[in-house]
Parts: sequence; structure tokens; C-alpha cells
Amino acid sequence: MEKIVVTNSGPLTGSVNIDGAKNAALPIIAASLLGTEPIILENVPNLSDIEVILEVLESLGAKVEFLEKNTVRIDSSNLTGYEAPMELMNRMRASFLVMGPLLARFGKTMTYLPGGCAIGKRPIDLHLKGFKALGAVVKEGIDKIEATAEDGLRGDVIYLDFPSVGATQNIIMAATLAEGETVIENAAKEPEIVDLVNFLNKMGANIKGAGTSAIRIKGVNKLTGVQHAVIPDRIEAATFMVAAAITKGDITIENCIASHVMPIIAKLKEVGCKVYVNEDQDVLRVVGAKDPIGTDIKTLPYPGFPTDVQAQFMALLTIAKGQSKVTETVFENRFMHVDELLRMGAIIATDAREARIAGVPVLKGAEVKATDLRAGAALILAGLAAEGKTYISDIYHIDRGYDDIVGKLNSLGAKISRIDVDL
Ligand SMILES: CC(=O)N[C@H]1[C@@H](OP(=O)(O)OP(=O)(O)OC[C@H]2O[C@@H](n3ccc(=O)[nH]c3=O)[C@H](O)[C@@H]2O)O[C@H](CO)[C@@H](O)[C@@H]1O
Ligand SMILES: C=C(OP(=O)(O)O)C(=O)O
Repeated sequence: MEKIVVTNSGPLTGSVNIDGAKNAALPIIAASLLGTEPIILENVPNLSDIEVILEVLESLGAKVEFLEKNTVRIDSSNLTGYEAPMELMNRMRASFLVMGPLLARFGKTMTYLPGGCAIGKRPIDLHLKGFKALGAVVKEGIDKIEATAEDGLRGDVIYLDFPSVGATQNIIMAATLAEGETVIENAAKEPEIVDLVNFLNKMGANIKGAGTSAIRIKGVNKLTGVQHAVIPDRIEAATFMVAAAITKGDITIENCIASHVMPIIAKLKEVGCKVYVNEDQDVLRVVGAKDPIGTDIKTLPYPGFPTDVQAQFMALLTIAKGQSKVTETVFENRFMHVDELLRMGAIIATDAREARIAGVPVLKGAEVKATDLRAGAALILAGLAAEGKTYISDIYHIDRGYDDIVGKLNSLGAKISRIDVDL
């Protein structure tokens, strides 16, 4: 089994380059199933989740070939099936995003309930509500979901009870080839939705309103080949921004989009950090505060504070002076990192979706577990600032969402490595 071992590293300094966004690349790869000509995707991050979704596509008959490390060519012109294999579906949440494209392309799909991080129940009712509104008949088994639209999908107005990112993406993809117009009300506004829509529009789709809460999709007859570069990963960028803050360092974050991380910039300033943005708004420099001050954060759909940065920011707040409060409104079980931070000497009390933190002067290294992807990132950050050594297990979670986080942190002066341990 592999673990990550982190030692107090002092202030991290230097520049780091941000990869393409996992959460943009995954739906875009799923959307490639809609294309009847080859698609070339650039800036695709090298992550285990990306390998899984590409395997799902291959299992459906798509031809996948890496032209370079981060450039993949996907040819879905001769798909052979509409049934996504259970073993792959179980491995991550985003695998469910093939349902919309398959339904659009074949008028039927057979998939299984998706796996992924256990940060909440994560139902798929809003995805299915959308498919049903478009005319699909959906049969739900214990773990199997079948959807059929024998006469094709037809546009409708769909109101989402919550601006779900995945449901918005799945419904957009299903509606691209539907007859007439689909309107998604209370749609998610995340940058990853905008990137997906830009990609689909380049393929010939007719979608307006991405980035607002009303998205209008006029169905077209077919989608063609295209070349597209995935947007930078705002969550990876935010993780390195917090790394600068927690180590009281000075990190320049290259190839990011500043407007995508506005809540992180605002909250780091409240903690006492200095944040500089270049004129092109694609390079950030974060200088940590000598004595960080506690603050409150509340996760919300975009443009609110991202739930995917809650754990990392909490790690910072554990060593910030005074009291802080973290409120998680998006997922009902996203405090699993709290128990691990407690092992490192943090003082945190949780009550349902609220965590109250009393800052301590220093954390202590401990044996901890990455309970999910961002929890793992939070423990790395905590370990960088803790006295002694921190050993993190279950690091496969971290590999789902960070390409070479160990190498990137090393290049900033961190004492961090992967080690093999006997069970
Ligand atoms: C691959 C990917 O892009 N993952 C991101 C995506 O996940 P994902 O798309 O799964 O997140 P959603 O926005 O759908 O989920 C948000 C909330 O809505 C609920 N919900 C969702 C769908 C549904 O049918 N019914 C329902 O009740 C969920 O349980 C959750 O409480 O957005 C989340 C919220 O920003 C991020 O944390 C994830 O990193
Ligand atoms: C929760 C996340 O991913 P997923 O939706 O793929 O589980 C994440 O990226 O933090």
C-alpha cells in the first residue's frame, strides 16, 4: 500500500502550473459520445478518474488515443453499445454523465448507479426528472437504471429543485439532439458548465445562457468533430493558494482563471494573506500572513464558496488565530476530514452541517486517512504546517483529482513523498 508522508516544510515558495480541470474534462469526455466525427481534447489532466471515464467510452465502442500526455483523440463515430459496465460505473460519480449523451444518441441507455466519494447520499433524482421531462421512460432497478425514448427526446421546461452540476450537465447533453427547445431553470452556473457548453456549441449545438440560471438548448440534428482545450482546474488552484497561506509562503499560481476563484481570494484576504492578480487575470500570487486570523466560510453553489475547497480551507483555519466557523450547505456528509484533523491536534466541534474551530498555534504530525479526495488534500496541507511527520493512507482518493501533487509541492520546497508500506 502507498502512503504520502509529509514533514513540516517551512514557507513554500515558487511557481506552480495548474492542470486542466477534472470536473470540466469528465463531462466533456462524456459529451464526446455525441460526436459523429473525431474530437481532440487538450489540457486533459492525468488522473485516475479520467482513465475510468475513457474506459467507459471504450467499453461503448469509442476509439481513444492519447496524442500527447494531455491531449486525447476520441472517435465516437462507430459506437457499439448503450450499456455502461457496472464495474466502471461503480468507480466514480461522474460515470453517470454518459447517460444523457447515450440517451440522445441511441434513444435508450442502460447504466448503473454511480460510485464516488461518500460525501453525501448524492441521489440522481434531478437527472432522472430531466430525462423524464424530455420524454424518456425511466426504469429504476436496485442498482440499474434504464431509460428509453422510442420516439426520440422532445424539449421541455425543467426546473431543478437544486442547481445540481451533474443534473444540469446530463440534461444539457440529452437535450442537444432533442426535438425543439429545452429550458433548464435554476441551472447550475459553475465554470465547468460553461466549458461543457462552449465545447458542445463548437460541435454544432445551439445552447444559450450557460453561466446563468436559465439555460436554453435548441435541438440540432447532429454534432460534429472539434478541437477544445479544457479550462484550468479552479480547485487545484485553490488548493495551492491555501498551501501558500498555511505554510506562510509565497506561491505564484500560473495558468488559472482568477474570476473562478474569487471566493477563495476574498476569504484568504480575510485571513490576512496578500493576493495579487496579473493584468490578464491568469496568474495569481498568494503571500501567506505571518499570523493568520480566523474567519467563517459557508459553501454554496457557484459563485459561492466551493464545497470542493471546504476541507482544504478548514485545514488553514485550524491554525488561524481565534474562532472560525465552517458551514457546509451542499453535501450532508462532508466533514469526514474533521476526525483526521483532530488527530493532528486541531480543535473542532461539529454539529450537523456546522464546524466550529478554535485555532491552535501548531498542528502535530499523525497517522491519518484520506477519507475522500479533498479531505486528502486538506491533510497534505495540514501536514505541511504540522510539527513532525504526517502519514496519509488511502491516497488513491487524492490521485482521482490531483496530477502529481507530491512533485508539484516538492518543486515549491515541500518535504513530501510517496512511500510503499507493508500492510
Ligand atoms: C465530477 C464533478 O463535477 N463533481 C462535482 C459536482 O458533483 P455533482 O454533480 O455530483 O454535484 P451536484 O451539484 O449534483 O450535487 C449538489 C447537491 O445536490 C444533490 N443532488 C444532486 C443531484 C440530484 O439528482 N439530486 C440531488 O439531490 C446532491 O446530493 C448534493 O447535495 O458538483 C459538486 C458541487 O459543486 C462538486 O462537489 C463535485 O466535485
Ligand atoms: C467530490 C468531488 O468529485 P466527484 O464528484 O467526482 O466525487 C471533487 O472533485 O471534490
